[in-house]
Amino acid sequence: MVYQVNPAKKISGEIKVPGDKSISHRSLILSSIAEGESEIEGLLEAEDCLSTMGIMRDLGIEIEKKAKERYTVKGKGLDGLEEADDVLDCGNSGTSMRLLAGLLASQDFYSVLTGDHSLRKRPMQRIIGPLSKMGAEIWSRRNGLAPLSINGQELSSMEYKLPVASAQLKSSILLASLKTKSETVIIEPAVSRDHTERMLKGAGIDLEIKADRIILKEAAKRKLNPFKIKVPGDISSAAFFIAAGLLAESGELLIKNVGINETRSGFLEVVEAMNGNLELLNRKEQGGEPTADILVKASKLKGCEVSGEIIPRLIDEIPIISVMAVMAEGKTIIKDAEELRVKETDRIKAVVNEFEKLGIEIKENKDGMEIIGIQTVEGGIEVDSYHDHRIAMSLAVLALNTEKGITINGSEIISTSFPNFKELLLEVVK
Ligand SMILES: O=C(O)C1=C[C@@H](OP(=O)(O)O)[C@@H](O)[C@H](O)C1
Ligand SMILES: C=C(OP(=O)(O)O)C(=O)O
Repeated sequence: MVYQVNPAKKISGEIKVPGDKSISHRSLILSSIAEGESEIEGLLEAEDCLSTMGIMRDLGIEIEKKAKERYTVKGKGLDGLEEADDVLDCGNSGTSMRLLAGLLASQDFYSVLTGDHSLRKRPMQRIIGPLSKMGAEIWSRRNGLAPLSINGQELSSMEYKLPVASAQLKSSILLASLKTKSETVIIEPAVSRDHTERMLKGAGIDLEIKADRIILKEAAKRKLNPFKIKVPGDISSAAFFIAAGLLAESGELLIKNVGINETRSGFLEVVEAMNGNLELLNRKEQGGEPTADILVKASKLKGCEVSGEIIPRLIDEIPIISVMAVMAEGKTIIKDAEELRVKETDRIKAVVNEFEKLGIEIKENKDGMEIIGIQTVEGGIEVDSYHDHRIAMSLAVLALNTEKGITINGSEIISTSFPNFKELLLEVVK
């Protein structure tokens, strides 16, 4: 689908972004294995989470839609899932595949997980390795790529040091460990989003966090209590609007009720380092997560370095940070971000290629990129989404700051995480 985005000088208004994608996936999975009925409000109704929902239904869980973004899930406990009679399709969603592989590895039945063309190219050896160490029978006949065949069975606990700071990997191991009896210890090389830990604790699981260690305590039998959750707005989706508001020549934009969990909100620290004018108002706690309304004002940004421990806390926001860098004064250096190469597409390559098409000066490095602002971008050409929602939305925000606008091909992929992105963008462009 072709998407034409025209330049805009003023961004203003008040908006609400859809529910957090990571928390929505986890709400569906954990409520399915809780003992009794859970209620989810504000669930992200985007392709990725609908894939997880479809799979939980295929596994015998009753999930009922009560109203827009409101669902009840009749959890059947840790032993209540049933073998599906077909392969389980994760679509474009890495989170679905990695978390569910962990869950299914300990279920007493056979499952096959597959996904779309992009997901079937993403590395799954990172979960196959540790899950196999726990005794899982999980195979890929395609060199660590999906489809994955899982012959579920009893697993044993372990102590495991993650080779990459990945929340999907740690969550996969945590889910696989729920039915083991002894202690599981996961050691993180750097902090990554902790939604799984928060939600497991909230559902009554005995989990201890000690410095870089996550300890699932020894238990005769573990069980999850059903829960009610209001999913906060997704900071990764809000980031596109924060960038649009900061880069505009004028205007004030209020984004209501966004999750600001600090294991996830490194983007806000980068905005501060770039001199962005942003205020966090009305701070609260919702669904076990800190939230705030974010007030964004047009700003004069300056370049900065983004590297080290902050990377896992803003990994999905790097494409939009690169857009901000084009319009910021001075150089922006992004380092230690090789993980970007194994997302929905190689996000370093995609940003570099499409920026170069637009005449933007950018240097590609193995683990990131370097961008010198302030660049005038003429636009008036067609660019590609690379079948990656975050690339498509980043290019849309860049288009607002060009002279002639940009045409983005393959924009239908935006519905992976943010189905009403285009409507919201039209609403704030003045
Ligand atoms: O756990 C999650 O919900 C996610 C973790 C991150 O992936 P990694 O765990 O591969 O870093 C992130 O990129 C993805 O969008 C969502
Ligand atoms: C990488 C992403 O998601 P996933 O890994 O779930 O496909 C993303 O949403 O940017």
